[in-house]
Amino acid sequence: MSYVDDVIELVVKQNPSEPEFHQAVKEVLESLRVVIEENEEEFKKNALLERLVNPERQLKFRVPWVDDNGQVQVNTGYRVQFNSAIGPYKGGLRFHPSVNVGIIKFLGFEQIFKNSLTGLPIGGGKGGSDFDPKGKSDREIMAFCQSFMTELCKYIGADTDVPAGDIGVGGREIGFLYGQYKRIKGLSEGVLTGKALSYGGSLTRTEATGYGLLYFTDEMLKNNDIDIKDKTIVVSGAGNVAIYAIEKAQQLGGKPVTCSDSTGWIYDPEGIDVELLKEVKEVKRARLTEYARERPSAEYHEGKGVWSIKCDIALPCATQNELDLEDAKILVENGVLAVAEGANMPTTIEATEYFQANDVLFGPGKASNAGGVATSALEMAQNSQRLSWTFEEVDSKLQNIMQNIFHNIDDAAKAYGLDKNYVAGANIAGFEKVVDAMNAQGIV
Ligand SMILES: NC(=O)C1=CN([C@@H]2O[C@H](COP(=O)(O)OP(=O)(O)OC[C@H]3O[C@@H](n4cnc5c(N)ncnc54)[C@H](O)[C@@H]3O)[C@@H](O)[C@H]2O)C=CC1
Ligand SMILES: O=C(O)CCC(=O)C(=O)O
Repeated sequence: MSYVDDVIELVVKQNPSEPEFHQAVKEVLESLRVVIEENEEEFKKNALLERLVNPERQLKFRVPWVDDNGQVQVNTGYRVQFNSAIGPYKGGLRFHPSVNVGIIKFLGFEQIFKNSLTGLPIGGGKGGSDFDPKGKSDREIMAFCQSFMTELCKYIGADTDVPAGDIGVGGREIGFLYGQYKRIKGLSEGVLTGKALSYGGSLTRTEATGYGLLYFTDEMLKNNDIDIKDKTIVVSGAGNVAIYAIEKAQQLGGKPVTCSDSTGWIYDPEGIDVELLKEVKEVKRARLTEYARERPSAEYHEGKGVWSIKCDIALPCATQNELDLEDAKILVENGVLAVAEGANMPTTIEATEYFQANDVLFGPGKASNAGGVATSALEMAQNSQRLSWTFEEVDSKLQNIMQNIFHNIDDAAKAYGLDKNYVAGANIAGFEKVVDAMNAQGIV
């Protein structure tokens, strides 16, 4: 067995019941074979891969809080500080009932390579809780966030670990978390990103992941002689990433016609009304049925189904493993030209391979959704400078970063004779920088 196979087997053995973490590791290590095999003995002697797949530190803690009925509730909090070779741990917090250590580890592992691809000095980490924000009052959300931060604040800081949002964590939650950090530590510092503008946030951070996804997609399409104008685009999700992906897709002349949440999905053949979607999701925090009620051209369907709509471009922006082999077959049959991931690992390995085998351009999340964390790093830079940059300044840096990511992964793929395999290109380019930094710092 090769070194890569040994390490994949070790990960499965040492981390039982963590299928998403196994999946993320397999996907990365499989495409690194070509790099590892060039210098296998050296990598093995330095236990490079064993160090890469083992988090530097893994925190799990109790989060007690009091609900509106006076009942004490107990949730579990996590922070996985995966790899700091390039810079302070950086990555979001997810509040969702499905959260467990394996999910946080898959997200933290992906984050190492994504953050490396941004070209900015940030290491990889991720955290969260099995707390479900759905249906909770603002006071309950605040009570939970304060308790969560009371423990987490011992392990984070502007130069050590800088969390941000992810599923279930937006501006409201970041505000409560920041307030509690400042209260306990007495520090006004850039310890979190995704802050509001009034206390150190960056313009464009709200839009960054969705906009970045479209900057990347547009660059990938242009390099393959495809114009995004008038293309029909199918989007899943209706949260932060999906909303701003839809907005930028429209600005670039594309036509997004779907969105979805955890209970149902919208098909709007006239094109999604993004202002209405913002009103429903960001202001009212309501279901998509509300969108359909207000918009005569929209159809609402229960369950999952956006991938059944004929399209040129598919952008999965909801959650992991939401697009499987059956969905991929339907999309290919309907003539899809390109798929780019807004969410983290939304496409199963089998579906990804099916797209690649059928010449569908495929942008992997660690490259295509890196605009969010890249703009978080720009927020950190502004906080360190005690300055705020304009929307145009941040947006143009974001655009540059996403175009560079595309070209770096394209070059890395070509260097190994894997032209147009952007999955391999992203893993290789992300890995090479992390390995350089790890090697330079000795055995740590
Ligand atoms: N917010 C950010 O800056 C970044 C987010 N991501 C990823 O993008 C994805 C979406 O995150 P956000 O938009 O920030 O979260 P969000 O909480 O704003 O929205 C998530 C959306 O996905 C839907 N969703 C969640 N679970 C679902 C399920 N099981 N089935 C169907 N729909 C489901 C929700 O209803 C919601 O509309 C996640 O995979 C996240 O890790 C990736 C990079 C950065
Ligand atoms: O902005 C950040 O630090 C977090 C972004 C994130 O969680 C992600 O890229 O998946």
